[in-house]
Amino acid sequence: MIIAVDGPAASGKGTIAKALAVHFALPWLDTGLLYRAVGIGVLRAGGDPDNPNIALTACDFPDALLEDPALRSEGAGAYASRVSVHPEVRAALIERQKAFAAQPGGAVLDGRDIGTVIAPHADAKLFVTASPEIRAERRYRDESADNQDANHDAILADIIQRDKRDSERANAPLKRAEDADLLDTSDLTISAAVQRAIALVEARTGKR
Ligand SMILES: Nc1ncnc2c1ncn2[C@@H]1O[C@H](COP(=O)(O)OP(=O)(O)O)[C@@H](O)[C@H]1O
Ligand SMILES: Nc1ccn([C@@H]2O[C@H](COP(=O)(O)OP(=O)(O)O)[C@@H](O)[C@H]2O)c(=O)n1
Repeated sequence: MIIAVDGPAASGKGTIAKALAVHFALPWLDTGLLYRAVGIGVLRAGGDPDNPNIALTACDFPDALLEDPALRSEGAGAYASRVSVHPEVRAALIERQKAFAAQPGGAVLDGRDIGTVIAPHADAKLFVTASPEIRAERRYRDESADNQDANHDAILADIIQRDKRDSERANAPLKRAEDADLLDTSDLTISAAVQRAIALVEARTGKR
């Protein structure tokens, strides 16, 4: 069984995807980490993320980079969003994601284009959303835990800009697949959001 979970920044898709993976005993891939690794590579090399050739060079990163806590920052997210616009970068990362989805038994993947490009034939698709203000509040809480300079308004502005860039790009934009179930987590606790996600997947697949 393949489960595709897409949605904008801090909507809760990673939390939900991870919980679905545990519930249905499936492996999980956070595809955003791949784009974040490319973004961090460009950032650390002092390169221009809007230059496709420079971004492409950073696609050949060591797996250990995926464990780097620096990937989690909103700054890395912004760079990821800029490098992910380039078709060259998306092409370099696509096979790894498709192979993960195609493994025997299935998988859970979360990102922006899982239900539309990586696994259009997924058995269940969720499009997870929440209001920009609530998403910024969640990210601010995460960032302020280890960064005293975290700035709520800057994070909100960044999230709005990232939503716009991700939704408007020509290649694999962030959008709800026609057959995806919408899950708005704005007014849901984590536990309620996870329960709702499990119920939606059960309804689509008949699997428990
Ligand atoms: N329904 C929810 N209510 C409150 N906080 C949530 C909810 N879902 C996720 N969070 C928290 O918001 C932050 C971002 O969630 P995450 O799942 O990483 O989002 P995404 O993968 O969409 O960026 C995390 O700190 C997470 O614990
Ligand atoms: N499947 C994916 C996943 C992420 N991305 C890009 O990578 C950035 C970071 O993704 P992420 O999922 O780690 O970000 P958050 O939603 O966790 O903030 C996004 O803003 C997208 O631009 C993408 O283009 N396609």
